[in-house]
Amino acid sequence: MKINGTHYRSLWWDEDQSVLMIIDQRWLPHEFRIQPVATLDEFATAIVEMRVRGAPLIGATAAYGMALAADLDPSDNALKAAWEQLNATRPTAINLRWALNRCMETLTPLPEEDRAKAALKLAHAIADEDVEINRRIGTYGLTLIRDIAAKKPAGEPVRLLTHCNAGWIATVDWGTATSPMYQAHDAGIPIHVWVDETRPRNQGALTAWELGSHGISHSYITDNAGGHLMQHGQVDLVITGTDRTTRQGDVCNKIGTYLKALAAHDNGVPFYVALPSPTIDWTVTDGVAEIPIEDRDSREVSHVQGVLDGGDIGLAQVTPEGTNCGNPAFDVTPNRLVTGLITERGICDASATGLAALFPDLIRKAG
Ligand SMILES: CSC[C@@H](O)[C@@H](O)C(=O)COP(=O)(O)O
Repeated sequence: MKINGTHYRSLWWDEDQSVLMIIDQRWLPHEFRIQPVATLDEFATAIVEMRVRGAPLIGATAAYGMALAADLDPSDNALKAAWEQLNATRPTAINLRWALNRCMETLTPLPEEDRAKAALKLAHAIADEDVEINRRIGTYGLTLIRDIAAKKPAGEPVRLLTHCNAGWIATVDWGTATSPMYQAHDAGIPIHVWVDETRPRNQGALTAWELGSHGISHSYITDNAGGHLMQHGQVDLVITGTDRTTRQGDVCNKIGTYLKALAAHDNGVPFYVALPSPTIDWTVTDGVAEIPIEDRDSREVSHVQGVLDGGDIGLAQVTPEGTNCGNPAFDVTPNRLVTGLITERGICDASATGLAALFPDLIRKAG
């Protein structure tokens, strides 16, 4: 999407330097910094430190990491070591393992001398496919927004609520949850987006930055405001992203998503999840019982990052010194609370049969 009129993807390959370039998201929305990722350790660090973040973007980054690994040493042992190092970076978003496994399946049958070229080609393909998947999710999600708009007096905005950042910078482009919003706005449908702050890392600020750059009306709200807004009829539709969705449609996403789904259910507000197929974990059935939840540094809870009065970016401590903090980074919304899944092949029920009807080929492949 565009920043000040220039189109960017959230990562791209620099042909001249033969290196991956990323937008370092630690500094957004306050500073736009681009950086190269040139070693395997830098790839791992970029994912661990959330310089790149969001399930689809983590997957695409890992694919470029495997391309670098294959260039440095294309042997089976070296590729396996790179797989291990990258797979250990973040435990919840399944796109990481999906991309790493796809690289291994493609590269290991090839002669070693062909692997580097094939790995880079595959990384480009994974990045391009992500863009197309998200564009398609947007066209299906747009139909939901259009239907709601059709029942409203002309000019009255469709009010959406989203949690975390499932926007273009969490993917290669378009975003998942935001893609329908961009496409609705571009189609001239008036929308207003309630953007959850999403403590502790405030990914909502990234969403606000994205929507603002695209001219979409939005309000940044505290994480606890959504239920109140729903009770007062001010939310027409919730759309979130997901880091891993099970074969029966349980949705793991940023911590706090479950509470939004409960509030939506209690108030009869449709709760949809934008789901690219690489985010489906066909090996997992019960999300609450089986999905590993990342436990992050307590400093993300005890401190908040922002722009200080002098203009520098800095940290402020919000808790008493020495306070014990807990920081589970994701939660699971059981399928019974999810109205539907917006995928690149259409919208389906959050159920085993719904997903099986859209993705029979992927189920067969997963065994
Ligand atoms: C299209 S991104 C979908 C999810 O990855 C997103 O909602 C999310 O939870 C991101 O978590 P993060 O910890 O910022 O990587």
